[in-house]
Amino acid sequence: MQKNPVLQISGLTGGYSAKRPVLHDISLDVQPGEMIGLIGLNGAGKSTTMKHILGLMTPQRGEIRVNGRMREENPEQYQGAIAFVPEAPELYPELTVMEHLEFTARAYGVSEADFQSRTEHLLDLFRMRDKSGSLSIHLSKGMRQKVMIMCAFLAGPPLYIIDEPFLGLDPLGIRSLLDFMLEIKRSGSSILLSSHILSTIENYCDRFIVLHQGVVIAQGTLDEVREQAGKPGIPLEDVFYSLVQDRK
Ligand SMILES: Nc1ncnc2c1ncn2[C@@H]1O[C@H](COP(=O)(O)OP(=O)(O)OP(=O)(O)O)[C@@H](O)[C@H]1O
Repeated sequence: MQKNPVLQISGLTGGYSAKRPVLHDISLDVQPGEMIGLIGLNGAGKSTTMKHILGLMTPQRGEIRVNGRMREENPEQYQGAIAFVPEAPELYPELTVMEHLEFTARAYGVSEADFQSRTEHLLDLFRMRDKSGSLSIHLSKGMRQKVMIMCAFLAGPPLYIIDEPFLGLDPLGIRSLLDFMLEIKRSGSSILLSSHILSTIENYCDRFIVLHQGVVIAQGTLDEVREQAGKPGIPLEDVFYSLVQDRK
């Protein structure tokens, strides 16, 4: 095991009210260059975990560290190390695709040279070049999702938090996104993504964290979670089904 995780969560208990926590004593880490799949049924606590990581919610117990530092130590540095792609696209209706990219580049302090090269690559990869001058209100749902994804990738931070990225993307968009996530990994950045499309992420994620009713019930490589479920050699979807069925 490596020593300096990009993200380290220890004993996190949290949620929307102190009386009824949604997350119970969650511990996990994400190492540099790793892609981790956070999986769980509707309401398992995936988005709530992400909101805690992003600093939108405060832990009731436990701590969250990004590059070894808690958010309170240096909120700007902490936030600058993370790019988030939410489940539902949130864009400025009066800005064009290119203006969103420029705005993100300024917010993250991306150099002009990096901006040019990354933008060129992303517009081609996601086949959005002919839409670069379009206002976001004139884009389709999948195209708006692509803008969110391109903005996150443009920022080039060490840690990506990606909530259900495949929803609304066409098959080519999904393939482009998966290919690009592999590029990100190769560059040394890390990705924590949630998805219900287990067959899609099965062969891409290095490890999986299975969340059930706010508790981590299994985590590890595909083989390790198979072992924890007592189901060697079966697809991730069946492993997942077996793990949550046992705990209904
Ligand atoms: N704003 C909120 N206020 C109060 N409770 C909430 C709020 N958002 C979510 N919850 C509750 O927190 C629990 C975890 O929800 P969360 O959104 O984290 O699940 P999820 O795993 O992301 O689910 P999904 O797969 O449906 O996106 C659920 O019981 C949900 O009802």
